[in-house]
Amino acid sequence: MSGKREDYLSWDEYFMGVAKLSGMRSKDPNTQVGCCIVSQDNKILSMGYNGFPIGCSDDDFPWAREGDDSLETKYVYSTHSELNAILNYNGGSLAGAKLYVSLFPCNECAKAIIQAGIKEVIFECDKYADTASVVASKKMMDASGVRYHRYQRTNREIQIQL
Ligand SMILES: O=c1ccn([C@H]2C[C@H](O)[C@@H](COP(=O)(O)O)O2)c(=O)[nH]1
Ligand SMILES: [Zn+2]
Repeated sequence: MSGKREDYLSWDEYFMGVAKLSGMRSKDPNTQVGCCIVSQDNKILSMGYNGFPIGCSDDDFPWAREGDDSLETKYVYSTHSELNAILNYNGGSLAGAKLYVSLFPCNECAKAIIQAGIKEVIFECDKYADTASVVASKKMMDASGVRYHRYQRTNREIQIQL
């Protein structure tokens, strides 16, 4: 055996894999979202997943999607994976970074992405593409010069024993 391994993960597989692994920490019963922010020279800067803010118990706050009162739903409490990843970074500037995420960012995350100076978004799923939130998100990213494209699945399966 003299040459290098050939079946190593590509950069995109690696970073989307890390984003999805991070999403597995989410307690959301319906949609788990994971995010991984990467520098231009392919160094992981931060990660995040969707969940409630510190001090807001996963067991006490609601995970429901619907309720008579919006206060009974998760939407008013959950912090999105992208915002968590941006807030988790304490190394200075994210200007020029790339963001891998398992779900297309909503309009609120798009605002944070743009303001943080992130320049590229690589997403996997776009299941809310028809919502005003995602349409607005794309409008803002287009206007601000944030590029976005879908992750090209390789269908590689990885197994990790934990
Ligand atoms: O940009 C986004 C958009 C949504 N999320 C999170 C917020 C929620 O926890 C789920 C969506 O739940 P549904 O039951 O599919 O409505 O996704 C996010 O992290 N980032
Ligand atoms: Zn969001």
